[in-house]
Amino acid sequence: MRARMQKVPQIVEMLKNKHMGLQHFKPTSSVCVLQEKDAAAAAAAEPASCPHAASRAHSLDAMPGPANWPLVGSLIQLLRKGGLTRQHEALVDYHKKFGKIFRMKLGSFESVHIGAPCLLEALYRKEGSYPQRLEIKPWKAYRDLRDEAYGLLILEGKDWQRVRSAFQQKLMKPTEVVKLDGKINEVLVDLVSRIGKINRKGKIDDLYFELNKWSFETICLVLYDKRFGLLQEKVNEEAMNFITAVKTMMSTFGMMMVTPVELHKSLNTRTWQDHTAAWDRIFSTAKVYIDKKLKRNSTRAPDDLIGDILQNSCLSKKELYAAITELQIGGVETTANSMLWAIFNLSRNPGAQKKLLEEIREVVPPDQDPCGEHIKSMPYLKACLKESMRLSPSVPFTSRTLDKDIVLGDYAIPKGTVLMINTHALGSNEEYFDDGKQFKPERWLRENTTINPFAHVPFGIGKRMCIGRRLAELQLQLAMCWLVRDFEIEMRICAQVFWMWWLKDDTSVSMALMVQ
Ligand code: HEM
Repeated sequence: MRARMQKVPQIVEMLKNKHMGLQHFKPTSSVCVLQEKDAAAAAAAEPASCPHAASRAHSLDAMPGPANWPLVGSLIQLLRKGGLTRQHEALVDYHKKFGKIFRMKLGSFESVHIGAPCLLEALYRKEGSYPQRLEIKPWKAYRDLRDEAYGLLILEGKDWQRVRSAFQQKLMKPTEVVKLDGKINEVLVDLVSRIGKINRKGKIDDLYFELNKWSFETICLVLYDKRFGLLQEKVNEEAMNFITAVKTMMSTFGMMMVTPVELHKSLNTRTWQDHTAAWDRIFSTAKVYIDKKLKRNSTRAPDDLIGDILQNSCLSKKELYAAITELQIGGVETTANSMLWAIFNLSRNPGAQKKLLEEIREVVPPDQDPCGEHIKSMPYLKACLKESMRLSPSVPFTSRTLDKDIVLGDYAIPKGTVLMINTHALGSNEEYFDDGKQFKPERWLRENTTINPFAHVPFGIGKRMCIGRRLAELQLQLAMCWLVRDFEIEMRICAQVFWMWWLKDDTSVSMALMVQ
């Protein structure tokens, strides 16, 4: 990224953390109209016409998939393909090899993978009132230990629906979320100034870390009305402890997803100790600010969406603590990672960046900050974000645990099966996106587009789709406006970029940018 006045070369360490799998990862159906508008319209218009739909369904045993060795399943094959961090790429290969649906076992964990819009649409149509994702047992174990409630990411059944309803109406309504543009901009002013300051001879050591601080600061301001000052030169201890606790909690739960959490708990392993200590810190900090907010409720500002929800919901205090804490957890790395990819994709596509800058200059007067109202008249900006999230979704897959037997395509799939919805595989499939490896925002602006809405699901689908979607989109769109207006984002050829290109590896560990 090069600033628009003064050229400063940057080497930016990035893109190493593709956000894996929203295993971090969930109202009365009447309250929930969650399907993305265009997908919902498509679903209403005609029934799923899946080329796989068969008159007689085969059993799960007949489903193709990679080698299933005793005890390890396909784990060794997956490790050979680059391990868990490159899992999204291995899944693309498997879809090419085995088709739109396949099964895979990793150790004792078995799942069915879906990589076709027609199958996703069929699943959406069969969705019950309380869709479930893969259980995050380590989080539940902590809450049970400390007698804390569950939030949206881990709740199930009617309780999930009740909590979801309390947040749904405000958080999923664009006219409500747009009121947050002032808060989002407050933090963006700091981000832009920070990028200017940390240019050491054009070098930003860790842009991803800066973006994580930016998304953390924004979500905390929205949820708690609290500025932590993470983008300041000197970050205070409380803020650092909070952000470190979130990082520790995230880095310790993965191990307990693949090994029994009960074992960790009974042996009091280091992982379990670190995990619980991190949650203790997260909850104690969050509670302080939620309590302050609850006290201030009588004097609420008009953009205090969360204050509104706190006041009007009939959730208990315990439920509010858990729900708000999980909104915070859900909104940091996902947003930072999507922003990093947007910067990367714009850096590789100067033509698109130029067109975007023209749109920004046309819509946002030079003496004004970009705001929610401006975004409404910026179709190219929205298309750029959509295209970036297609090519490089920050959450490459989400999951569903079936609460009943269903037939999907050619197969009868029993209750309890875990389905993986492979967002990355869908978005990179040439069958659904012409010239799919290219960054082409224009594809979203064509009048008679043939893109199947179920081929683009970076925020998931149906009743359990991401509740922070509208907020994340506004945050990312405004950030793109600020950055593209103030900086020229440019890829510089250096050894690392050459290596990436040679390996044909878009998602590699580093890239060179120019920032100004
Ligand atoms: C670009 C940023 C984001 C991406 C790509 C993203 C993606 C996702 C995905 C794929 C899911 C699973 C949906 C499904 O299973 O169908 C999800 C769920 C969720 N997300 Fe996000 N998310 C983002 C930002 C946010 C933000 C900003 C928040 C908080 C305000 C948030 C909070 C949540 C919560 C609480 C859930 C669980 C919802 C439920 O189960 O009812 N996310 N997100």
